[in-house]
Amino acid sequence: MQANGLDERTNLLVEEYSTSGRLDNITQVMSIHTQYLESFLRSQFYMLRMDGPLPLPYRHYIAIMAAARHQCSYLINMHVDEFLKTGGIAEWLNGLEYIPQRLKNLNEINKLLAHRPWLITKEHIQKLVKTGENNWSLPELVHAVVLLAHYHALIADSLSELEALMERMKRLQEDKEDEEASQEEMATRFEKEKKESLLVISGAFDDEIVSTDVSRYVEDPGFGYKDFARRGEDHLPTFRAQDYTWENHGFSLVNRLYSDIGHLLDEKFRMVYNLTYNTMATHEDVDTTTLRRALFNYVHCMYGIRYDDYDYGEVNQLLERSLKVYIKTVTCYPERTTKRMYDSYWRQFKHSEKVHVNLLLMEARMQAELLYALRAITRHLT
Ligand SMILES: CC(C)C[C@H](N)C(=O)O
Repeated sequence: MQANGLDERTNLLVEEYSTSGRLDNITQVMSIHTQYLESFLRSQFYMLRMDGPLPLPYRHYIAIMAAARHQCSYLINMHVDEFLKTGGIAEWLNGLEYIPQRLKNLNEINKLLAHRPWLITKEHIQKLVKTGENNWSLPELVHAVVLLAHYHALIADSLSELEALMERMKRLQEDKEDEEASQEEMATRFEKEKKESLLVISGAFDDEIVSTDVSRYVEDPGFGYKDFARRGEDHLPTFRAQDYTWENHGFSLVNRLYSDIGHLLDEKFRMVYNLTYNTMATHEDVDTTTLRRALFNYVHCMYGIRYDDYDYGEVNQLLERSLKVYIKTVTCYPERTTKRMYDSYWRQFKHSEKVHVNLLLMEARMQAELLYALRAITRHLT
């Protein structure tokens, strides 16, 4: 690593350590990508520690509830600590039965957001904002939703084909100039990819044993990303991205209700989307746009989100099966991720490049959750 790259990294870590009093594993792993880490920490700091609609202990309790959905005891312990430090009531840590009704009311949206955000409707929003003394104001609700999405996405616990892959990327870039698929053909390709993504089976099955340290914060623990394949169903509704985009709709709504968070998230999404070192393992000066875009769009595809102008045939050509299994696991069932899965794809790539993949997956998922929640809030308002 270059000397000034190292300096920058050290400075950032020192700063984070002195403002939050710790350097968690996640920050350390992310520090390989300094620019990204900076924008990640900025938005996290804002939602956890700066002035905002929700009181500090609430924020940490919400982080706990989010982390518990994916059984991440690491994040839970961290926020239990912070919850107490910021003046939270210790009794709440006995579990969901001990918290105020108002906070309890978040269980439903936490669950849907985490596993099946496409089921969120304006009725869910209405229920939260219109329940008399236990109601949530819209700014509070947006703050809560942002925290939930942030912590759902963060929970990825673990830590050739190369030439062929690069060849396919090159071909795709060239082909694009001369071949234009029809609208119907493009739509079919998305549906095909979406349907197949439902059939990708992730790691273990759900008879995992969950400790009470975690389960006390979870309502309806059996609720997960819907395994369409196992139930012989294949219907995941399609969300047309151009009808409700982050740039044109989500961003301004979130910014209006919880000032500045829109900018911070927007910067983070852009940062990760555009992040590139123009490398592929040992090769330099490679344009990796198609590959990075395929990773991002594949996550949205698993959540039913479709971009009209994107050809999902590219996903099919660039992402091999073991990578798809990894993506699905990290995105939908992060608690099942294993080191073995992480090692099984892209064997020739550098560790930092695989961390890069994880950052893309994480931000794509966070954005997908937010799109569904914000669309429901917009519908509630109109
Ligand atoms: C995810 C990786 C393939 C990204 C690549 N190393 C780049 O710098 O663009």
